[in-house]
Amino acid sequence: MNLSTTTPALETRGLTIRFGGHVAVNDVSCRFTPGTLTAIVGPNGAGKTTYFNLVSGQLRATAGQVLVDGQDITGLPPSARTRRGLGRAFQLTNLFPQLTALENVRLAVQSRADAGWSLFKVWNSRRDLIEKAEAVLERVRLADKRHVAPKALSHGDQRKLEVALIIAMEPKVFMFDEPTAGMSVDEVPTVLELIHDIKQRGDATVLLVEHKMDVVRSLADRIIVLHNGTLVADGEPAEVIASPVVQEAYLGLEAARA
Ligand SMILES: Nc1ncnc2c1ncn2[C@@H]1O[C@H](COP(=O)(O)OP(=O)(O)OP(=O)(O)O)[C@@H](O)[C@H]1O
Repeated sequence: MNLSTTTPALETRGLTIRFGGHVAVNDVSCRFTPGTLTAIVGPNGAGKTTYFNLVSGQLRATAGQVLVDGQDITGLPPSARTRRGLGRAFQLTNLFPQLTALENVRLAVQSRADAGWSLFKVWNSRRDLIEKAEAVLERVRLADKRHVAPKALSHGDQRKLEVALIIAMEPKVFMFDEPTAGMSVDEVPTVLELIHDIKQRGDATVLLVEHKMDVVRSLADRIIVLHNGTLVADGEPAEVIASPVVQEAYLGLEAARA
């Protein structure tokens, strides 16, 4: 397949943001193709989360563009970007704490239905919405917790619920920022399997910010490396991990910390 002729699901061109004199993301141009899971790595403060915030619209770029399916969405607010197919894993603060896990997922399913084919109101019957939400909870292995409020869930189950919400919204581009952060060792595999499953089904484009190199190795088709806001490496995992710039900029620091 000639990737250069495939319209990327997501592209950034010269994406830049300055905070005062500090350039947190510096001229990052990158294309993300459907069916590919790209890990974004780099040391603390490299600009990974800021890059995500620029893509999802939480931050406005100082310069550069964000394109979804070839269309410029740089001027759009986060909600409009979501409707164009950008899905960023929710943080718990985005959930309705007084509602159950099932009701939260149902709202996510409904938002997708409302944004989708207005001619087909099939999902707008309450039963259909609930059935779909239940299927999503089943998929993330939270079916038995469907009547529990998010704040009463364990930390690991809360992260699974975040994955359920993004699955329910059926985005073209899935964005995960350290999805296993703070999880216990035995909870990590479930979330990794879920992300692997998202990648295997259909032609989702997945972006994953992740510090743990074993997670990156097991999931990524491609790694890009940010360092001081600049994209310094981009390629197949084995090649990128072995490159001197990564050994020095990232893995070297990890080794030094260990
Ligand atoms: N709103 C802001 N105002 C000022 N500086 C900011 C702001 N957001 C981020 N920065 C700075 O931008 C740089 C990049 O931060 P960012 O959080 O994107 O790094 P990161 O690669 O995600 O780091 P980590 O791995 O620690 O999460 C840091 O120097 C940070 O202090």
